[in-house]
Amino acid sequence: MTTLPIIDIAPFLNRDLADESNRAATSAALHKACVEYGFFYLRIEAFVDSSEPQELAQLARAFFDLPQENKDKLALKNQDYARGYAKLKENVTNGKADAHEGLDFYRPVLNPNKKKALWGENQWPTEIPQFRKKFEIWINKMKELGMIVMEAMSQGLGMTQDEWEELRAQVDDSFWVMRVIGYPSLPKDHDGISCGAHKDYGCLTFLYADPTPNALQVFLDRGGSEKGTWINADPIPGCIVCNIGEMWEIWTNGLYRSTLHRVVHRGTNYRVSIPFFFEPNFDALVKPLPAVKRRVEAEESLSKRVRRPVKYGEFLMSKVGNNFEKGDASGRYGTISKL
Ligand SMILES: O=C(O)CCC(=O)C(=O)O
Ligand SMILES: [Fe+2]
Repeated sequence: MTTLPIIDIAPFLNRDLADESNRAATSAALHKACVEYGFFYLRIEAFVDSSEPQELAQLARAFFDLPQENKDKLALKNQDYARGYAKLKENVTNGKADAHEGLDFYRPVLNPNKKKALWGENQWPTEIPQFRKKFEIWINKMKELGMIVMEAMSQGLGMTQDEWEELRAQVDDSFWVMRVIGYPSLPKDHDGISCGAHKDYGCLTFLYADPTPNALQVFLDRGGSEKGTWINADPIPGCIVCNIGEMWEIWTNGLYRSTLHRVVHRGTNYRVSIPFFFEPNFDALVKPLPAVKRRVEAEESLSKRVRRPVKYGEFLMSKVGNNFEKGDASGRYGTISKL
């Protein structure tokens, strides 16, 4: 049974010279995981105490436990159809309603304007004391972690310091997204797919999920003739699940894979997950990296296909802006069909 690799980020949390070889091992492991799976576990216990996301999951539960009318007060339509609360089945993936409810937050913008796609204001629940404060602490930590993992990945790709600085300037003001998702138990006749198969859009997804087993599944297709298999990515204490989004496919001309995943929740409990999407800056021009070109030229076996550059904000608008025009939340952030 294949399981995803576990990679410890601890060596990148300090500048200790003695940790140089551990840093190289972490970077090499990230590189391998991104080529082979596009998914891995990131051990972050040296960075955050596990009680922190556990507390966030409790706050999330307290929100989802509120009467429906209280939750509906934060409806997406109050803002830009991207920020706020989407009730059960409001989100659609692959033409099918997802069996989850969720609360989405985006990087705040200067001069918010709810008549403009993605440019509204976040809607925080006021009934749950501490909700905003604790989640804002988490957002700051995940942004910091994003920069740390990006630097580690740049080393795994053999980038020079100048090249890393150029990449860093594309992600140092991340247009991040955080989703707080609740998955109720499903009726007996439901196929169990609570969130349809999709790839994530952007750069890095950091997922904290409660301990519910057999829920998140990752599609493994090793380029063979057979159809591929779904494997479980059950939570591991001290780790988050990390996957790479489509921007990494562009930066690496497809050397790194953005992998399909889905949620199948057949349990009787109410599952909570909190994905944080660490994305490029809104204005970033994402294009194949010189370090990847070097690698592709040096290695006969690598694909020579070159990806078209995209402006991250335009790419995102082309996905989410569509929901805005339709005035609905179908196929929101992260779950547009890619099949
Ligand atoms: O809830 C999960 O485990 C995954 C959610 C997800 O893949 C997403 O929101 O993009
Ligand atoms: Fe996802």
